[in-house]
Amino acid sequence: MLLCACASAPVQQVSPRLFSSAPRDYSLPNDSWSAEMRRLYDQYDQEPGGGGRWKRLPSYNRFLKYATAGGQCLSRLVQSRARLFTRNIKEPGAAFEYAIFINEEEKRAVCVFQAGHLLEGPPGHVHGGAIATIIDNVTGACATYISGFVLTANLNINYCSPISLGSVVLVDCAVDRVEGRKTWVSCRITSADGSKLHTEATGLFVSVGVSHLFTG
Ligand SMILES: CCCCCCCCCC(=O)SCCNC(=O)CCNC(=O)[C@H](O)C(C)(C)COP(=O)(O)OP(=O)(O)OC[C@H]1O[C@@H](n2cnc3c(N)ncnc32)[C@H](O)[C@@H]1OP(=O)(O)O
Repeated sequence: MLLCACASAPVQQVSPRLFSSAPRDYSLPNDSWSAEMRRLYDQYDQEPGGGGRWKRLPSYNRFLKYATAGGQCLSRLVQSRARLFTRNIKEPGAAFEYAIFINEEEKRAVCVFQAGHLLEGPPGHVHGGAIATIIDNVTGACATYISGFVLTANLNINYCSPISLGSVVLVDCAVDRVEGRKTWVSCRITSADGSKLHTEATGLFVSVGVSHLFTG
């Protein structure tokens, strides 16, 4: 970023983040990511900004980060202290590190997920509720992308093998069918190389109007 206080002052080169009010995009790589996490991310982020098959979803700490009403940010008007469950810990690598990629043509979403040490359930392994959370998030994003605003009506999960803390896994979802307001999504979590099945799930999402999101 180039800053120039007045015409006669020297132009100063500063860090882009120093004076930037742009919200942090949590889906971008950071130093906590392992080489495996970065490799998988790069694999799906083949053509950033281009016409590639996979499109990375930016991820902020509020779902309604940019939505406005009457010129005001909804994220400031509605429960201003609220934070998205998966993005409420600032320390990189401590909890949910993930990036979601959408393939609209195939109605699929994949998520590269590195589980941090704050997600412990059984010793050294990821809590089942944290696994359910990432599944809800990725299947929900997949359903939202295809069907618009939805809420999770039903989630069924089979935990097949534990996920080690710090490991990187792939969350692979697909929309199976859409009927009226209902969207069914299936999901598998595997090891990064696909050889080990950790979790299988199915979810039903029901389309709702925006007002239902606020009033329930
Ligand atoms: C891009 C980033 C995206 C990030 C994604 C984040 C994902 C996070 C998603 C969530 O965590 S959402 C929070 C958890 N979910 C909720 O709090 C939802 C609470 N439940 C509700 O608000 C309502 O029950 C619901 C909107 C799901 C449905 O109520 P409605 O009154 O709108 O619908 P209705 O009851 O008429 O049902 C519509 C259809 O769905 C069916 N249905 C509803 N709930 C069902 C259920 N639980 N099981 C099976 N079918 C169900 C229902 O039978 C019916 O089928 P038919 O059209 O064939 O008659």
